[in-house]
Amino acid sequence: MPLEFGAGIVTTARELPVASPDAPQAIDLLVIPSAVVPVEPAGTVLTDHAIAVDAGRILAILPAADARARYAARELRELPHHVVMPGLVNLHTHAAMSLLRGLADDLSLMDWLQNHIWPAEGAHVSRAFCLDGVRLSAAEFIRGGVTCANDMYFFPDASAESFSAAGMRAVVNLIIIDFPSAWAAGPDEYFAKGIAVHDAVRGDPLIRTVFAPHAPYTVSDDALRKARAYADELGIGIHMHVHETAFEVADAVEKTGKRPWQRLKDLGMLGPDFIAVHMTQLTDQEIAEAAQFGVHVAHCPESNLKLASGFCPTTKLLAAGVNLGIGTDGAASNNDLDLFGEMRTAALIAKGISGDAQAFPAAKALHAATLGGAKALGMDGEIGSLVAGKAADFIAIEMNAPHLQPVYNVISHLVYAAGRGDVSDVYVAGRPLMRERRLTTLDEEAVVANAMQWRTRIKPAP
Ligand SMILES: CSC[C@H]1O[C@@H](n2cnc3c(O)ncnc32)[C@H](O)[C@@H]1O
Ligand SMILES: [Zn+2]
Repeated sequence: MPLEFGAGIVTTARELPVASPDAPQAIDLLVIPSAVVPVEPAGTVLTDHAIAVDAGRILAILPAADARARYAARELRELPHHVVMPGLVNLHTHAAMSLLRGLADDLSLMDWLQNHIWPAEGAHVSRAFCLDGVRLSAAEFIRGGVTCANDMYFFPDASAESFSAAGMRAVVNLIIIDFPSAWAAGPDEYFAKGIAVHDAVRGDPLIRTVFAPHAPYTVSDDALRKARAYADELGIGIHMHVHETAFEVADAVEKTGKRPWQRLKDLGMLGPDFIAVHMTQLTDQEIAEAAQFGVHVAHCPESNLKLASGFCPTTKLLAAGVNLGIGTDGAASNNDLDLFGEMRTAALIAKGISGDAQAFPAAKALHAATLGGAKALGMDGEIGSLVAGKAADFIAIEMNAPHLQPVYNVISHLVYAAGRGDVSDVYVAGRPLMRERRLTTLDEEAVVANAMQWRTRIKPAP
């Protein structure tokens, strides 16, 4: 029996291009769910609608009866118990770090990084580590409805390879950091190898690049200026941890007399291609400047909570007009890659901090986890919402579980009641990566067995 959607749901029949009614048009895929949440226009829930997909793109979203008459689909997916929505965009992660999950917990950022994570990375990070770690994370992402990840880590070539093998969309980061690693010996090599990765993935429909100077406290002025210059030359963005903790800001003020934000501003780093991650320490003036520069903020509430880093002032940022996306950060600080959980935490924590139950409402959280992330990556013309012409990156959420019934408001359920375990199907560019909860591109058993082997090599610090 199809799902019953009660009152309070916005149902909008939309005028979208459809094929001639005379001759059924052959297409790749027709998906007929119980409801479609396209994310734009905001608040829309379409019942009795179908999504027509051809050549990896959304051809049309139209009333189901019309779709059945107009299209001859090579595959028909009837999903009478499901809501279909855009795939989630994880705006900030370190995918390979899933191999370090649980290595060091209950520590502040600098203790965690300097005494546990950086030593472990120094000893173990290699191309093989990154290939295996990203494959493990890709399996977790796909199971959790994430179709696109913005991934900051060493060996971006390996990251691109593993995301591609999984069929996911990814923005691999050309990392810049002042210390040597297995990936590069120093700034010149970080730039040279990063640009080589950019050249190698150019033309790949699913893989893009951004520059990623790690953080203000690990990247020199000279390297920051170069990152800005190369980003402009290559036409790609910049993604950076900024104002993650009060210590970061105080330490910079003590050493340089400037807050990191001011330094980034003075160096000409800020602009509409800049994604600032964390941003827990912001004055009202910095919030206004973030809006003026068109900077995007990657909000990582659970990593911020676990490392006790502080609270990103999302309510003020949204009110100022700053575009927000949501990230999990790495599994070594979160400790999962669950963007459904993160979306819920983002909505709840904003209310708790502001004392305003209307802060960060469900529709805004859903927007941040989809279209907001896509916009930050400069990909909102391609992904982030279900609109004719965009790529067919969508997920199906099974709604007939006890914790999801009855349904008064679909968007409320997606944010406050559903979880990643409710994701049943995941498509990227019209290709199924998970069908009825079975991964189609990854051998999950092999991926997990491989991850277990890393545990035998990596020893937590005493
Ligand atoms: C040079 S690749 C990325 C680099 O970032 C480290 N990292 C992971 N999580 C965080 C975080 O929350 N703040 C700062 N740095 C972080 C990771 O271990 C890699 O070394
Ligand atoms: Zn991070």
